[in-house]
Amino acid sequence: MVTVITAFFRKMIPELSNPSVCMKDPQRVQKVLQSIAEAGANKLQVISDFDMTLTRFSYNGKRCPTCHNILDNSRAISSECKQKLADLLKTYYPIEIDTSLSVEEKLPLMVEWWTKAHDLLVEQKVRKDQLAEAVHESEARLRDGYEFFFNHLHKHDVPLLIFSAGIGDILEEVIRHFNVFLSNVKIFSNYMDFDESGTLRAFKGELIHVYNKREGALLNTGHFQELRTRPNVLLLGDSIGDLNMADGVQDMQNILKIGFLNDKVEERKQTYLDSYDIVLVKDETMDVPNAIVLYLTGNK
Ligand SMILES: Nc1ccn([C@@H]2O[C@H](COP(=O)(O)O)[C@@H](O)[C@H]2O)c(=O)n1
Repeated sequence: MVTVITAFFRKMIPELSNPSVCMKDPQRVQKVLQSIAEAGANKLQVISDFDMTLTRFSYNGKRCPTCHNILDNSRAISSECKQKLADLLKTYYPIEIDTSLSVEEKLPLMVEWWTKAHDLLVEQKVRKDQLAEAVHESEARLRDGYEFFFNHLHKHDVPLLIFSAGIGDILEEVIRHFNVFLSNVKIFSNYMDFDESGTLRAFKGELIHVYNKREGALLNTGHFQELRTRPNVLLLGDSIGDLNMADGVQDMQNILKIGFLNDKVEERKQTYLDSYDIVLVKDETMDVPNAIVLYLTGNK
């Protein structure tokens, strides 16, 4: 597919001509970008997935870990349990990204994966104080250019909701580690429940997996109510399930969806082009989202 780059993009957001960028409907992208920019930064909210969206998919040819993998591969987990968690990943990740299965078919299998993995983590009696060490010793990396993304949204008081099916406690450690857990950041995720001695005993609340983010969004109406004066949304994801992260937004006027296509590119490209406004193919950077947030905040 050849994306026709308009004069507007060339002048206003040259990064949209990067080789990683694909768009099915560049005219729509231009129209939405202009509407959001005209309304101003105080009408904008950003909703982003975490694993493989704000974090890198690979580095030096090696897969980077998700929140779950950071803990799975850490010293807090026995080698026997590590093997069981790796077997689960090997079984269920191909299902998560399989284009021949419908979301309805994947749903029970995703619940099964998350439930089995969380039960194993509870059995390991993980301690709260082991989480920071797990993150520090891991290969977790935010995408290149993350500093600008977080700091720029903070500078303009644009709320950033990180909506993750990962583990919230680990996610928080990662963004703290990279010094970007700023006051405009809010997180919806799976949080651990520790007993009084600091030992993991369960996971709190309703399970969030990749394909039930709509339910997660609708359970958090309070957050979206607080942001009701911000009807314009920039959404960042890497999965088809991430498209539902904005389902709780009230009186939405404009939404621009950016999708990172990291894996199984050829099989999934058409689905991503049909679902996301901008698709970034095997792009490990925040260059395009950064150029867009800069444009949306009046290049200030
Ligand atoms: N046991 C598990 C369960 C899930 N994953 C991966 O985590 C990702 C979910 O997090 P998001 O921030 O992207 O919502 C998901 O893509 C799974 O592949 C895992 O690694 N281990």
